[in-house]
Amino acid sequence: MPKTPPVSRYYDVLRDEQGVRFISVNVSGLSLLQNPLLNKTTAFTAEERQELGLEGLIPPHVSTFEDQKTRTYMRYQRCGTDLEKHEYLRALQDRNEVLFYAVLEDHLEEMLPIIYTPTVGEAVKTYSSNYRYPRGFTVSAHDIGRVEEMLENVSVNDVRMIVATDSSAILGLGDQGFGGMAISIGKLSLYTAAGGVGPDKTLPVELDVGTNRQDLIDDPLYLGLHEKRMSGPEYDEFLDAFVEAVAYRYPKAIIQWEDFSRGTAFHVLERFRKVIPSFNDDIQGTGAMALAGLMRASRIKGEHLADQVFVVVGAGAAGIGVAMAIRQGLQLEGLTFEEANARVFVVDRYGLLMEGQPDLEVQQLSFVRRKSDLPGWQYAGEYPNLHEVIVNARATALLGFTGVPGLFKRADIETMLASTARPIVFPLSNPSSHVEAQPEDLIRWTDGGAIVASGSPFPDVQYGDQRYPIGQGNNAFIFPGLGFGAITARAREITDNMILAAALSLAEFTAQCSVRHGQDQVYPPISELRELSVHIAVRVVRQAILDGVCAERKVRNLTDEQLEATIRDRAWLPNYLPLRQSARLK
Ligand SMILES: NC(=O)c1ccc[n+]([C@@H]2O[C@H](COP(=O)([O-])OP(=O)(O)OC[C@H]3O[C@@H](n4cnc5c(N)ncnc54)[C@H](O)[C@@H]3O)[C@@H](O)[C@H]2O)c1
Ligand SMILES: O=C(O)C[C@H](O)C(=O)O
Ligand SMILES: [Mn+2]
Repeated sequence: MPKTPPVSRYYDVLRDEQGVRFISVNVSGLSLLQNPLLNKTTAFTAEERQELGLEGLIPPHVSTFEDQKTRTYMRYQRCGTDLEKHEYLRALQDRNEVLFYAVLEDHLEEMLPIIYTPTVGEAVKTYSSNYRYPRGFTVSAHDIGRVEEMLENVSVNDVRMIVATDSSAILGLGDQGFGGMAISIGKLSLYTAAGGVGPDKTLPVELDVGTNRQDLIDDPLYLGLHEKRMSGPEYDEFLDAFVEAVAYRYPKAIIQWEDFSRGTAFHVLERFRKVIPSFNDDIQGTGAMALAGLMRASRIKGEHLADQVFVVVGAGAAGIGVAMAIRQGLQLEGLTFEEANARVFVVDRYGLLMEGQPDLEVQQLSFVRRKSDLPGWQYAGEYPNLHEVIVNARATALLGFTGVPGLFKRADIETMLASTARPIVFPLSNPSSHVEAQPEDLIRWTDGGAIVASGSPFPDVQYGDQRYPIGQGNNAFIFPGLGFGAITARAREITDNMILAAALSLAEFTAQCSVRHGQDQVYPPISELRELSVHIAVRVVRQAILDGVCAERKVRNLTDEQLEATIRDRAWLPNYLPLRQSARLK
């Protein structure tokens, strides 16, 4: 009897007497072909076909893996639109995960915008109308007493990484109801493709607490609960039940909270971060990503972080997370908390966050200014608006997390040129249609001076006789490595230091990348995502050990080199393993 339960209800991964890994399956025929974690479609060998009851169910020619990849990619290229490409890849993922990841890894740069931002935004919006095949776990407000029982229906037994959303603020698209499931799926695809987490160790989750979108509630084809969102103590109770059930069924799992609106994001993070290893991607992942990019941008200017004056626009989950990370980065350079705070200005829909403003939330309070904090400031209304903040603060770095397209105006950017020849401008809202400024405009308005990064991918900008690469400032540079590191350490908690270690690691990796490519970079190219994640994972494990939260004894005494080798060794790669009938089926 094996000590640990099988990886899945339908199969287990074992080693034979020669030490060769194989998958022992207890399903056959069509049931096997319909399991995307087992299916090899046309690549099943003659022996497998015979042993597993597949003869007659698939075409007679046995394809090589290479031929399968070629066929798949050719078919992909025939899709007319990006959403069709997304749907094609998602269907492939639901049919044959190994092939999906193999093709994705071969074409990561081309396909990332298809499975992730911006196209995933379209997939979210059309989730109900395009629904085809089940994936992940969904639990609704009506199931509160039954989460544990329902989780038993999930066939895999050793989930390590969960991405869960309540869909209240999906990208910059707002409340998307049940469609948010597409984001959980997309993020986890990156955990596998860029982080090396096995697909059978991941679980996308939609926490369906209802929607406040009347158009969805009125749409008979909408697949989520046709009810207003639950809130208050009821909402907490629902999440408590979810977390408790996860901890019971998957004691080694880490939860990434994704796209919770500002009203719940901080509350949920704090409520659970010591209960179950968990982090909020929009607050912490984005904070780490932005800090790394700002460190790099300052360095490119030949300056320090502490030489900049920061304006963060959008005081939601991402904006406040980033403002906090910047403050932390400034403190690392030796500034006191007060000095650091004085260099960060946070603007929301009413203007600069100021005392007496309506709807201020707890996490915003440390950024709130009093009139007396702003001596000599000139502004027309009750609170300084974005432009007035840029002028009065003499901003040198401007970051957008509002989801409001075109919010940064030419006059804002030109004003920054009075304080610096090289303004740092990061319009980081997703998807592309919600970006605060077009990178091309930013380059033009500053005559090539601006250092620009955007949240979704944008092409290089050609201006004059120069090409300006636009870095993609996306938390995808953080979460796969952070998650894999935390899994490897079996971290009991995701500490702030671990997040900071990920940020510093990203900045360091990008600096090395710039040297290798002979060009200043704010973020690495997507093609280096996998390598970056290894780099981050090593630092995260090291920090988990230092912070006393590393439960995995095997990694505690390793050198950095050994740790790196362990991480590389444990990373899942998209290769077929031989399938054999389990003794149970025989
Ligand atoms: N690049 C990345 O990696 C990354 C990561 C996380 C979030 N984001 C993007 O950031 C945006 C916000 O996400 P979030 O999760 O923080 O959402 P959120 O709903 O928590 O916050 C959005 C904030 O923007 C404010 N806002 C709206 N209109 C504004 C305006 N005209 N001026 C100033 N403030 C305004 C809102 O009041 C709110 O506080 C989204 O577009 C999201 O895609 C990007
Ligand atoms: O999903 C992304 O592309 C990044 C981020 O988490 C967001 O909400 O925009
Ligand atoms: Mn997000």
